[in-house]
Parts: sequence; C-alpha cells; structure tokens
Amino acid sequence: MSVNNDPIPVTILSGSLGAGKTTTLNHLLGSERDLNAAVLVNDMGEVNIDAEFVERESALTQNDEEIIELSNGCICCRLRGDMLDEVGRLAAERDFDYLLVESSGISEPIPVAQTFARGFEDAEFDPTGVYELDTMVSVVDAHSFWQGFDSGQALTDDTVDPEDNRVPEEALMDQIEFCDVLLLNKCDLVPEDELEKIEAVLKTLQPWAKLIRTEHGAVAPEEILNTGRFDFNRASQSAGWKRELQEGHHHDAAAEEHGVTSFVFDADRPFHPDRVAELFADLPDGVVRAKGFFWSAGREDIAMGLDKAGQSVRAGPKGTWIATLPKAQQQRYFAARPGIKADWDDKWGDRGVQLVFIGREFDQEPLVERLNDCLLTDAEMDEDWGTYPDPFGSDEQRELALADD
Ligand SMILES: Nc1nc2c(ncn2[C@@H]2O[C@H](COP(=O)(O)OP(=O)(O)OP(=O)(O)O)[C@@H](O)[C@H]2O)c(=O)[nH]1
Repeated sequence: MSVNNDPIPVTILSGSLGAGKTTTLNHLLGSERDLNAAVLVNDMGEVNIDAEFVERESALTQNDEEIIELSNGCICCRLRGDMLDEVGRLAAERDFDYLLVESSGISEPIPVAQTFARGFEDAEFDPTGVYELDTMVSVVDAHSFWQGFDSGQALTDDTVDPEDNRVPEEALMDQIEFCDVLLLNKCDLVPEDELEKIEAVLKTLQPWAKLIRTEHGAVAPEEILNTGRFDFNRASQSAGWKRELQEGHHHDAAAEEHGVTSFVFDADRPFHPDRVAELFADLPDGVVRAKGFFWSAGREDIAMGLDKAGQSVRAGPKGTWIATLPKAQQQRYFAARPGIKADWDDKWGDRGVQLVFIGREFDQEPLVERLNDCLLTDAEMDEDWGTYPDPFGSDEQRELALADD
C-alpha cells in the first residue's frame, strides 16, 4: 500500500435512540464494497446490543472494516479522551481510508465535532491534520418525530444522561441544529402529508443542512461521504433560531403552509421574574423550540437564557451584557461591530429581551400578548426591583418545567 498522508475524512452519524444510525451504517457498508472504512461505535449500553452485533457482523464479513466499540459512556463527554486514543491508534496503523463514527443517541454533536476538528486538551493524540471532519449527519426518526420532543422524562429519570442531566429532546434538538445532512428516516412508516409537516419544521429549525428522506437508511453514499460540507463555524451558526436572531425572519411560504410559526420577541425593558417564570413553565405545546436572552428585573448583572427543546425548558443565568463589561472592552466591542449601538439605551445599554419561538400550530398573537404582560409596567419600572423574588437562582440554565406525566 502506498503511503498516504492526506487527512482521513470522517463522517459522524448522530440521532436519537433507534432512529436508524446502525441501519444507515450497514446500508452504507453493504452498498460501498470498495469503501475501506474504520467504524467507531459509541453506545451507552442502552439497548439491543446483541441485535446490533449481528447486523454489524454481517457487514463485517462483507467488507473488512475495523469496528471499535466505545461503551458505557458518551464520546461527547466522559469518553472524549478514549475516543481520541482509539482513533490515534487507528491512524498509526493507517490501513483504512475513511472513518465512520456512530455516536450514542444522547451524544451532543458539538463536542464530538470539536474533538475531531480541534482536538481535546486532555488527550495525547492530536487529530488535527490527521483526520478531517467531512460531514455531520443526523438521523431523525420520522415515525416518532413528535414524540421525540415529548419524552416526558424528568431530569431525575434514569434515562437521562447522568453526566450532565440532559433530557433526550435536548440532544435531539442539538443534533438537528448542528449538522450538515439531515436524514429523515423511516419515511415508509409515515404518510406524505405528515412528512411534509415534519420537513417544514426541520427546515425552520435547521435551514442550512441538506434534508434527505430515507427508508431503512438507504442513502446514496455520496450524500454523506466525501461531501466536504463540514465547516465548524458555519455549523455553529446554522441553527434556525440563531439565524432568525441575527438576520431577521425569512418568510417561508412552505413552512407557513404547513402551520409552522417562527418569530422573535424583542423588548427593551425587563420581565417581571415571577410572571415570566410562570409563562415559561406554561408555553403552548406547539412551541417546539424557544431560545434567546432575557432581562429579569433585579438581575441587572447578568443576561438570562431561555432554552426550550420540546417539553424541556431551562431558564437561568447565561451570559454577559455588554453594558456590564469594563469600558475599554465595550469600546473594542463597538469598534468591531459598527451599528450595534442602534439599540443601545443610555441608562440600560443592551439589556433587554430577544427570544425566538419556533413551532407548529400555535397562535403567535396570544403568546406575544402574554410575553408583553410579563414585561414591567411603567409603574413597575419605578419600583425597587431588588425586592422581587428571583425564581432563576444562580445555577446556569436552571430547569424550569417538564412534562408532568
Ligand atoms: N420501518 C422502518 N424501520 C426502520 C427503518 N430504519 C431502521 N428501522 C428499524 O428501526 C430499528 C432501530 O434501527 P437502528 O438502526 O438500530 O437504530 P439506531 O439509531 O442505530 O439505534 P441505537 O444504536 O440503538 O441508538 C431497527 O429495528 C431497524 O430495523 C426504516 O426506515 N423503516
């Protein structure tokens, strides 16, 4: 074999439990007989490992991939170093041309991508220059799409990743929002009109990724191998809520036709903490995603964050207002971003509210009205906000409410 020093391309597959990641991998390995790939599989020891082994064995006998299992932990957190050790060992042998990674159902895609794109400080092996992240693929289960945002699991359930207390809908949302290719799988189980609704929501949550319908993971290999689509910065900016905050609302006729609503709620005065906490705990079911910053009266020191993914809602201290930065730093910030001062208030600077709401079949107007009712009234603007109770506490992004079944 000739010596090849080009970086080894990497495709990472994420997707919730049972969405069809293994099926997709098997399809790929079965249809691309010439693909000389190493496969790294991360499972949390959750389900059905035997059945998966059988399927993989069959793929293994057809091709001669090296298959590596990383179990009982997640490659986005505890096993990041282990994953790098393994891919470092593989790279030293270098008898394959492509690395396929199947991450666990609850993996966060960003740290996994980061591990490949930028390395990981605690690991000896530095993947930069040796591996090159080519495509981030998220497999979405069309059949249980809506249930995916309604796990009804409280943060205390065993099913929640014990390492960081995340619920499955948060992982699902991350996987949708940070990827290059979205495979909408199990389309055989879902009628056409329902598929169109799901696609309309997916395109609003993730406008950049290529959206492909699949049955039994049957995707054309060129859609997920050697696509050259991955770009860390672009992927980080590609979430629909982020684009809507930064670039404003894009009218999307297809989305509207399928009942998808998305809007930004903007305000330059604070919310009453109790009123808004109550509202966040009782947002309309149709709101699949909400995200952004808000100002909670009495907490002028810090920007609060709202993060709703499906039924999971977190709100709590999140970021820094420019107004609280030292003057010199503020000046540098303004110099780098001309025009930012447009919304600057003489007294309160950039403190305010900017929240994106995305969902299906909910009415925007009543929600906007309720949000407006949460803002301080003129009379309250003159009160001493220090006497207000603070439901958000000091923990970052504290959980507020979950499905109560
Ligand atoms: N009807 C139908 N079933 C599918 C499809 N894709 C996968 N399945 C089935 O769904 C089940 C789960 O598929 P897997 O490929 O194991 O899913 P996974 O994402 O790898 O699951 P985990 O590794 O457990 O997270 C299996 O029984 C598959 O045969 C599909 O497009 N249609």
